[in-house]
Amino acid sequence: MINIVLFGKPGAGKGTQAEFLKEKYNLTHISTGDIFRYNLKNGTELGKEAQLYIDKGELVPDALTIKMLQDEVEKNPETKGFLFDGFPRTVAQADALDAFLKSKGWGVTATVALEADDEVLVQRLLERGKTSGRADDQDEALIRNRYQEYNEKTAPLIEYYKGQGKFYAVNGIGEISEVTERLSLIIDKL
Ligand SMILES: Nc1ncnc2c1ncn2[C@@H]1O[C@H](COP(=O)(O)OP(=O)(O)O)[C@@H](O)[C@H]1O
Repeated sequence: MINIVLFGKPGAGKGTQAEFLKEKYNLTHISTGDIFRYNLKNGTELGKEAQLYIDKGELVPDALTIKMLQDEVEKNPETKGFLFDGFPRTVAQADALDAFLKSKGWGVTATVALEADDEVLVQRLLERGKTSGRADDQDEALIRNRYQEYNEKTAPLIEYYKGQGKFYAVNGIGEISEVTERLSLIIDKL
């Protein structure tokens, strides 16, 4: 069992890299952002609740997000491992993930961060917003609020995982394949 947390600011390329890594390492990819968007599109209760926060560029409350993540893990009992993308995003979520994985005899193997400068990322998100249809990528004020949420609530996880000796980082700027290569060098050694 190998469980990897793919970490990075909004727009850092987590989803893009996850597509390659899940194939390469045969992992089950769980993106909380994708699950929320799926629920939003289908008008589920979870989607309606999450929309209240996503529309403001805020994080969805921990309780809702943690429950959803656990349900998703439970759906894949036979997997060789998970690639968590966009989760955890708060210390409470990280604590919940540790406890939940531990209850199954598993744990987080490593957290791998994609690093990039805020200004580069804001431009990337605005570009993505032109084609993706994602409302949260079309409004610069909303994007800036997501960075503020990241700085306040998610950035503390760097120290959290460093404290556990599980934090690795790569430069997220460059060709997609180059970044995949950088990530692979770390994952191959785990
Ligand atoms: N782990 C999480 N905890 C709380 N909210 C989340 C989480 N993952 C996703 N979300 C919500 O869904 C939105 C979109 O998620 P995602 O596509 O991963 O964002 P981004 O492109 O900003 O990294 C986030 O801005 C947030 O509101």
